[in-house]
Amino acid sequence: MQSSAKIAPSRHQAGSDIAERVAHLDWPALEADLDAFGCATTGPLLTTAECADLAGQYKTDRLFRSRIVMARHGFGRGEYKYYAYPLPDLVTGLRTALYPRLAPIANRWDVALGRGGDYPAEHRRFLDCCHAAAQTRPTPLLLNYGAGDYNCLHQDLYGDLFFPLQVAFLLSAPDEDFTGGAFVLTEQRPRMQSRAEVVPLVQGEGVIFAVNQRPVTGTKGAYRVTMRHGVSRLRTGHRLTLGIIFHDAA
Ligand SMILES: O=C(O)CCC(=O)C(=O)O
Ligand SMILES: [Fe+2]
Repeated sequence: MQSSAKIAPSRHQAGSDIAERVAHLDWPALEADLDAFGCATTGPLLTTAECADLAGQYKTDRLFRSRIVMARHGFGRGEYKYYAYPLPDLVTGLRTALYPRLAPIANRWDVALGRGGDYPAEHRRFLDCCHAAAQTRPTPLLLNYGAGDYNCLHQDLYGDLFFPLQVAFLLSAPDEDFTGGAFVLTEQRPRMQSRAEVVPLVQGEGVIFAVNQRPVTGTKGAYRVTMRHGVSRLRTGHRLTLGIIFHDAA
């Protein structure tokens, strides 16, 4: 009794406080970067304590629905675990607070790519669409890399229905906890050579990026580029990431 009474208020605060922090981000600047580069960084958004808490969850198997050893699938080297529902409050808080900021950008991109642009304004409604399309399994995940590990370039698509932006938070401290292990994006442009972007992150910082395609305005109108993301080889140490994907999986 006593311990649950103590835990409940702090859990509640975790969710509402993160909403406030997300609201205070410079959204016009983030949107401009997303349009220009297909990615944008939040600056440190999670506290060191929150990063440690999330990273510490990796060993608690009951919080997760599955564990993927990347080398077994040709995905790279290292491992990750998908959270089970109910998600930890901070993970739900991030999904809920980030989604409505990104939905207008997603809709604008969708229209520019010649599609409907009908992502709902609230994450709960979008999840209803996923669940109605038999995509019911949660996709937020923790990724865990040691020295020599890496994550091959990929796209996190888990069914026909997807939200075109996702966010990854670095939970470890670069240079202190690990070296190497850069977050990398590539952009494949029609009839042109691919472009790479390395995104330096500090502990607790998020990178918002395009899941699969984004519109680019060229001299002859908008064209679509295909994006992939991954992580370069860790040279030393240990690196954990929280991945916030907004669509659920089939
Ligand atoms: O570990 C990383 O930075 C990459 C994370 C990732 O692939 C994801 O969040 O989908
Ligand atoms: Fe990913």
